[in-house]
Amino acid sequence: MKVAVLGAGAIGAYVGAALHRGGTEVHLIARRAHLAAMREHGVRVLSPRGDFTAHPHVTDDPAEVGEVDFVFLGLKANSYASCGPLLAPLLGPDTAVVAAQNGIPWWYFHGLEGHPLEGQRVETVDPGGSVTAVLELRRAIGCVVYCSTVVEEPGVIRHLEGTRFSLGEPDGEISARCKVLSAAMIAGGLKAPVEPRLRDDIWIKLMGNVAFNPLSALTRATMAQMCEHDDTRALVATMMTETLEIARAAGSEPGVSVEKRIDGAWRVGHHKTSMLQDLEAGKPLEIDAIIGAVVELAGLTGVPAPALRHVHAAISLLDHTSNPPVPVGAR
Ligand SMILES: NC(=O)C1=CN([C@@H]2O[C@H](COP(=O)(O)OP(=O)(O)OC[C@H]3O[C@@H](n4cnc5c(N)ncnc54)[C@H](OP(=O)(O)O)[C@@H]3O)[C@@H](O)[C@H]2O)C=CC1
Ligand SMILES: CC(C)(CO)C(=O)C(=O)O
Repeated sequence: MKVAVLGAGAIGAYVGAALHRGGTEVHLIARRAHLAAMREHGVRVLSPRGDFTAHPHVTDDPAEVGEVDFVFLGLKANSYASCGPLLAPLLGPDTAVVAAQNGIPWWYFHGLEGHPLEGQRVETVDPGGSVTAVLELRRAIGCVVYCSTVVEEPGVIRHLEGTRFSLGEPDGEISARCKVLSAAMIAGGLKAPVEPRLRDDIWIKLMGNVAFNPLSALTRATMAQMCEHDDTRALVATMMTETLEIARAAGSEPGVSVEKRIDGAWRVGHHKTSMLQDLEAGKPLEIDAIIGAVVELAGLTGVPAPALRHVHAAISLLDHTSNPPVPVGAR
């Protein structure tokens, strides 16, 4: 089995290193200093479960890799629409694409036979079908990442917690391709259950991201600080309650209460969310999949969701003011 990790950053390099350790042929596609460091020294993983170094093939040129069985997409969701040229050399007729993203995926209403919104495009994450054009729906395997990693320095991945990567087909089939990928991930020391109702997992993870990620960027607070500040905790609870309502209206049943979800987030401690880290690094924020699409689904399902709408407005403006469009001629 041959796997390419496109965008071998914090999550991608961690998964790639684990798969390689488990015996899978892995090719990491990366860039800049991180590419150079991994080429020279391999991927160094620092983890409470034990440090290790893996030496998969590392490149910035997918043509060197050729067709693979699985592409693990470790790019940020806001660069999916533009990854076509990097992806094309990796795709054979049956190559599957597994995206590590948080939030609502571009395939969300695909494979939902009998659902009133089956086939509906989520415009926020697939504007004008630009993502589906690159990431064909038939190739998509869903993945919910219950794991936290950061690139501590080029070539070095700090694994903070969690090893679960829940997998699932959009139509819920426990497919042969999911079972093969799951076995390879398990061989690499990860947990990789194949779920018949992956959308329930998407919402459980998203209840945390939809609230904590934008609020952390707006307030510059850690997870623990947001949980310990009474009014912010109450806002988090309201946003999570609205998200649960939208999930249920869209046909999912996330099996977790708001209080339990907040307590879980509190235990993460003084950790900066990925959105706050991106803001501090001057990178675009992953707003569309994490909150924009949830607001769109609120509209599609008729849920008012005022708190989500207000926070979405504020975080969109913050993204705009901190990452203004580059004027033509200044590139
Ligand atoms: N990290 C985490 O703990 C978790 C992350 N996720 C999700 O996983 C996804 C990835 O996040 P994360 O790993 O943290 O992000 P990273 O920014 O660490 O990883 C993305 C990587 O893709 C690289 N990249 C971007 N464009 C190209 C290109 N053209 N060619 C080669 N490499 C490229 C980036 O390089 P560069 O840095 O130079 O831009 C970076 O190394 C996100 O959707 C996130 O929501 C989900 C759960 C947990
Ligand atoms: C820390 C956490 C769990 C916040 O919801 C996260 O997933 C992120 O930073 O993106």
